[in-house]
Amino acid sequence: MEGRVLIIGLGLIGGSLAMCIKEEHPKAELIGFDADVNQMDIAMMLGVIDRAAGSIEREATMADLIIIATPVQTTGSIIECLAGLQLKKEVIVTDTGSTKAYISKKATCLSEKGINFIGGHPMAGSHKSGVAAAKKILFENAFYLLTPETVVSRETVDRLKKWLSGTRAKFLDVSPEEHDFLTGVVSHFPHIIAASLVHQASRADEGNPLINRLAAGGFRDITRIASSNPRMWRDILLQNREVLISLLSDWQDEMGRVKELLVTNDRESIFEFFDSAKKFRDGLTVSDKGAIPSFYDLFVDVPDYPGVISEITGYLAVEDISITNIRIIETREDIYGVLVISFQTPDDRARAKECIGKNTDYEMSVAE
Ligand SMILES: NC(=O)C1=CN([C@@H]2O[C@H](COP(=O)(O)OP(=O)(O)OC[C@H]3O[C@@H](n4cnc5c(N)ncnc54)[C@H](O)[C@@H]3O)[C@@H](O)[C@H]2O)C=CC1
Ligand SMILES: O=C(O)C(=O)Cc1ccc(O)cc1
Repeated sequence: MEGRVLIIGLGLIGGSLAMCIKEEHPKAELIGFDADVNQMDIAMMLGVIDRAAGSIEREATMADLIIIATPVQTTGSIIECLAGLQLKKEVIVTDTGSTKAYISKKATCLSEKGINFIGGHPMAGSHKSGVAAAKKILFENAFYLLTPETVVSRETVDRLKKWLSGTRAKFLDVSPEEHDFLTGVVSHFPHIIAASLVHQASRADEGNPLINRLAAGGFRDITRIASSNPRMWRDILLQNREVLISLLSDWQDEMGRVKELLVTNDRESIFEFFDSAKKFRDGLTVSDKGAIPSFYDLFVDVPDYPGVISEITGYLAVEDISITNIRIIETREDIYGVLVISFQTPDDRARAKECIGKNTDYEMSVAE
């Protein structure tokens, strides 16, 4: 497609979307605006945008597509600013915010003026921020939730999907309220829990510094998202307050029940607590990059020395086996580490296991 695309907020998500659009629609002109001039400079340096905008007001009136990828609280003010401008009649305005009910209400000022607003939320990302962390493949196979108002025509929604087709994401239409409930459960609430687990460990650490050194493995996995941008998550929580307050009440009840099981030494129910969670977790779809990423992990027990990653990736490269991610979990300090290599398919993982087995005597296992 051809036309002018204005991206407001050139961080992780705005930058990644810019890359996807450029790849799929090379003739489109990508213009970026960010309140932080550094982000615009980096975006230009990395070739993420064609040019930096002097102001929203100047560029928005000439744009065919406007994507707002700022923190959700700011998105509301930008929508208000856009509603005061003489935008093109056929322009589509969309956003990427992690909440939708508040933003959709704000956007009625655009629909009242006949401007097409379609709320959007690519359900993939990372705990990193900023355009330097942007990636073209960030949204591949992820769900991309859209919350079009009924006044927006099917043709317009399809036009937006075409603009965004380079994300290789799976589009799904939901209502803004349904969106906030679903993401409250699978995304926003887990961030609260991850942060509170870290707070608990940090309090324990005050009396026992060994906590810091031992907090590896499972603790690190479950709390990775606690390293996310605090400002972004403050804004998300404040916009999805009601859903999260209700989920917190359910959680408190659940913790009360678990405490009771411990107080009463109820072996059977404690087993059942873990067993039913395992069954539900194991049954979650892994073919979609939704709540659980669709990666097939191979665990390799390796000596923890600097060249080990290149050694293993070298063997895999010779046999042309692609990997999607690689990392070391240091479970036994200084001696051994577990190298976790992720593959896109079970077949790639099986080939990799055979290949590494041929070249080394490292122990390997897979997580089903
Ligand atoms: N980080 C993630 O994994 C995901 C984030 N989102 C949502 O996408 C949006 C953007 O998130 P990220 O890219 O991660 O954040 P980010 O922090 O990487 O980027 C946001 C950018 O917006 C800019 N900004 C702030 N106020 C502005 C203003 N008034 N005008 C212009 N630019 C302004 C900031 O300078 C920053 O560069 C948020 O609404 C977030 O909820 C959605 C999916 C995933
Ligand atoms: O890092 C992670 O796993 C995330 O949780 C990424 C993320 C953050 C915000 C969203 O609205 C959607 C996805």
